[in-house]
Amino acid sequence: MTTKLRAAIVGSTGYGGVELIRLLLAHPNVEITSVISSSSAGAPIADGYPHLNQILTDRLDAVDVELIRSKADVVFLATPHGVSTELSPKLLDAGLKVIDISGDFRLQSGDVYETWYKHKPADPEYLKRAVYGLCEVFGEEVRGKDFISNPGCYPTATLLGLAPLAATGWIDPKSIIADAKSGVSGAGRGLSLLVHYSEINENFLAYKVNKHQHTPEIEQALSRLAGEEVVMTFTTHLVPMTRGILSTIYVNLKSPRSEDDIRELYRQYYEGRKFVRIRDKGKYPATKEVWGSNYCDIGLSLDSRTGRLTIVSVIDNVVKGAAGQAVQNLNLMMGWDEATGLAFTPVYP
Ligand SMILES: NC(=O)C1=CN([C@@H]2O[C@H](COP(=O)(O)OP(=O)(O)OC[C@H]3O[C@@H](n4cnc5c(N)ncnc54)[C@H](OP(=O)(O)O)[C@@H]3O)[C@@H](O)[C@H]2O)C=CC1
Ligand SMILES: CC(=O)N[C@@H](CCC(=O)OP(=O)(O)O)C(=O)O
Repeated sequence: MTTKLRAAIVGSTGYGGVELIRLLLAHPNVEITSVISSSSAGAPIADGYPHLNQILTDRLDAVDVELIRSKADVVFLATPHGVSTELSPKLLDAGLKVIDISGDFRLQSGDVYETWYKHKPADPEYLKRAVYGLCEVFGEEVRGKDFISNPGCYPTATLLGLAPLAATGWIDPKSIIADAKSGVSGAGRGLSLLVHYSEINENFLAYKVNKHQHTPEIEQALSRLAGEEVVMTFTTHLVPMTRGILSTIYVNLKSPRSEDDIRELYRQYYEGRKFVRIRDKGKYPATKEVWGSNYCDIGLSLDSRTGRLTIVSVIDNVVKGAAGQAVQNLNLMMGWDEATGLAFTPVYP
C-alpha cells in the first residue's frame, strides 16, 4: 500500500478552501491532515460549514509553519491577496510543496502586481520560482516543480478560449475584447455590499471596468503564447447566480480562415486533454453545463459579415477556476494522471 500525500489548506474556511476540501476528500492519493484558519483555530471546521458534519471532523489549526511542516507535504493557499506573498516563501523554505490559488505569484513583474493589486509584491527570487499552472497550456512546466501559482478564475476561462489562436499567431493581437461574467461566489465568502442579496438579486452589473487585476495576467500569458506584446480590453460583470463564469471573447483574424479550420485547430490543440471540450458548429456552452466540475467548454462562431470570431468559454469558477485546477496542478506536479480525483460529471440541473 502506498502512503498518501499529506495536504494542508490555509484559508480552509473560505469558498476556495472548502471546495479544496470537497475535492481532496475524494482524491485517492491524498489525505487532508490540516485545515487552517487565521481567525478560528481550535473550532471544528464543520461549525462554519455544517455540510461537513460527520465527513470532516477536524478542528482548525493556526497558521504556524512549524506545525504545518510536521503535518503536511503539500500546502494549498486559498487566502486573500498579500497573505501568500509572505507565507509561501516560509513554507517553501521549510521544504513544503506549495500551490497558491491567490494572485500573489501570477505576475512575473512585481511592479505590475503592485499597480493592479495595490499590494507589496513578493520577493523576486520566489516570483521567479513560481510556475504559472494553466494546466492545458503550460502544464508540462508544472511536472516535478514545488511551487505552483494557480491561474485566476477569469483568466482560466478567457485564456483557454484564446490559447490555440494566440499560439498559432492567427489573431490580430490588438483586436482582443473579452467580456466576462461571474457568479457571486467568485467574490469569496466575506460580506460586501456588492454581494448583498438585495443588491445583486435581479441585477446585473459591470465592475472594475478597465481596472480588473486579471487583465495583466491574461495579457502576460497571451504575450508569451503569441511571442509579441498583447494588450486587450477586458470587462468583468457580476451575475445573480452562485457559481460559473462565462467569457465571451471577440477577435479579428490576421488572415481569412474558415470556421471549420478554427474548430479543428482547437480540437488538435486540446487533443487528449480531458477537461477542455470544444462544442460542435452552432452549439454554445452554458455555465450550468460545467457546474461543480473541472471542465472548460468552448463554442466558436465566425461572423462572415464582420470577419470577427466570437468565442464563448465557460467554467465553474470555484472548480476549474480555483480548487479543481489546483488539484489538477497537484496531479501534474506529482506525475499522476491529471484527472485523478477530478473525473466527475457536472451537476445538472
Ligand atoms: N472564489 C473564487 O471563485 C476564486 C478565488 N480565488 C482566489 O482564492 C483566494 C481565496 O478566495 P476565496 O476562497 O473566494 O475567499 P474567501 O474570502 O471565501 O476566503 C479566504 C479565507 O482566507 C482566510 N484568511 C484571511 N486572512 C488570512 C490571513 N492573514 N492568513 C491566513 N488566512 C487568512 C480566511 O479565513 P480565516 O479567517 O479562517 O483564516 C478566509 O476564509 C483569493 O486570493 C481569491 O482571489 C481564485 C480563483 C477563484
Ligand atoms: C465575482 C468577483 O468578485 N470575482 C473576483 C475574482 C477574484 C479571483 O478569483 O481571483 P484573484 O485571486 O486573482 O483575485 C474579482 O473580480 O476580483
